[in-house]
Amino acid sequence: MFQDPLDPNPYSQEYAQKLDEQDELGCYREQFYIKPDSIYLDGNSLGLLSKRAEKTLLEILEAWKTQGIDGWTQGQYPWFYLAEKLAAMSAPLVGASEDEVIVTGSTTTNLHQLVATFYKPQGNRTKILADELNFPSDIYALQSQLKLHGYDPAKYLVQVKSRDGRFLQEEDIISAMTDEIALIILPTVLYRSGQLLDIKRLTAEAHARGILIGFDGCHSVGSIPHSFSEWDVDFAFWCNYKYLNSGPGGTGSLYINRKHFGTSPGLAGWFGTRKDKQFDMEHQFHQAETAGAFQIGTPNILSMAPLIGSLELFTEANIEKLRQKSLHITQYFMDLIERELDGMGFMIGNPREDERRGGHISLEHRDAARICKALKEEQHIVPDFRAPNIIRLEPIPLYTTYCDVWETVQRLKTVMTEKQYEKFDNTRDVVA
Ligand SMILES: Cc1ncc(COP(=O)(O)O)c(C=O)c1O
Ligand SMILES: Nc1c(O)cccc1C(=O)C[C@H](N)C(=O)O
Repeated sequence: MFQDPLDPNPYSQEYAQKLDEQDELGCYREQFYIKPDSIYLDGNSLGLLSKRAEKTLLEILEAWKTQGIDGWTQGQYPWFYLAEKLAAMSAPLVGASEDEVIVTGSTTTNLHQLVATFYKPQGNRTKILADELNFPSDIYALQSQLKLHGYDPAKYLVQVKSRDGRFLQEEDIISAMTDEIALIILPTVLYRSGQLLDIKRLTAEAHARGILIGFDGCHSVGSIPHSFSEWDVDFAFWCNYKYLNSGPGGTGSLYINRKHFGTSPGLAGWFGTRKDKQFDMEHQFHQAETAGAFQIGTPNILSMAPLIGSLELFTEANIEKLRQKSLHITQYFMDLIERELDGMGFMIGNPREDERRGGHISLEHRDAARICKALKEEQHIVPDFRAPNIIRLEPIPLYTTYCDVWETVQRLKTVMTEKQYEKFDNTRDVVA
């Protein structure tokens, strides 16, 4: 716990208030719609709506209302260039130049596009390397891509094992980079345990063995600064509806290292062509010379509109500062949990070192599912549950206060001491 020499009790509510007073990002909270009397700790599954995101969505609706088809080229945000405009705004979050990013598709469809593009089995190099802890959608996508090539996923998808069910060891991943591997897909941050992988090291090791490597950045983009270009990552893909608060099902994004510009997209479509050629309507594909080449069809403009306002907030707040607060407030959270919930069966299942953890706390408990239900129903706190035993708690630097965190730990203590969780089944809800 960070000690303030003037305050002997860093576990007090007054101390939390003091931290809030000193928080230079505190001004952003009023930008968000937060249900009164509730504490929202699920921004790593669905980020909350901001007034800025609402405004840009309404502006785009207005353009549709008043301009019809001309909205593609006129108005404040001409739709024809919106994917590129949003890419330019997102590029600093991933450490890329603006032409290396494009806002398009969804996480899973972008992964399909990238594997269709970069998985080129040749000779002995036929396998894809992933891990056994990644989000299921990624694994389904990889399995189906292998099947499209006529390969049995049981043999050709190599999934690095976790030694403890929580974390991956970089050494184990590196040992699995054999001369049979054609492509590697890994998460930046693991969705359950919140482990942040060493992206730079893994990329260098993959390249030293002649293997291409791409990352799923769903649980890090908007939470952690990245240097994809400097680290020489080949490609990456992520969603914008978690940390980036673009709304349910909001359009995803992808990054293509500029050394791959000109590689033919595995799945081509007319929005992947050069903008000046697109409406020539030729049957010859004039590929865009940017990451834009990996778009397929018409962008879903209404699902991109909130991201304009949302990214403005990130530009103003600065991702380095957001990460600093995230590390600080999660450390504070862990310290309070250890002190206040000692002996109640909890175990912190995320890495402790700053350089190895993402933005969420992964709190394990054998009654996790019903503790989550009690937190929500009895205490108006929104966490999420991930099977078999994880309570994910995510303080979002733009809108979570230190007092929220302090209050959460107190209410969690009440759930346990008053056995409120016993009113519920220890099974997950439909959308957990
Ligand atoms: C790590 C990760 N990969 C993939 C997905 C799937 O994303 P989508 O449903 O937007 O394709 C998610 C979230 O749902 C995720 O957290
Ligand atoms: N994509 C989601 C959805 O469509 C419904 C509910 C939650 C989600 C999520 O994004 C879950 C998230 N990927 C996770 O880390 O578990």
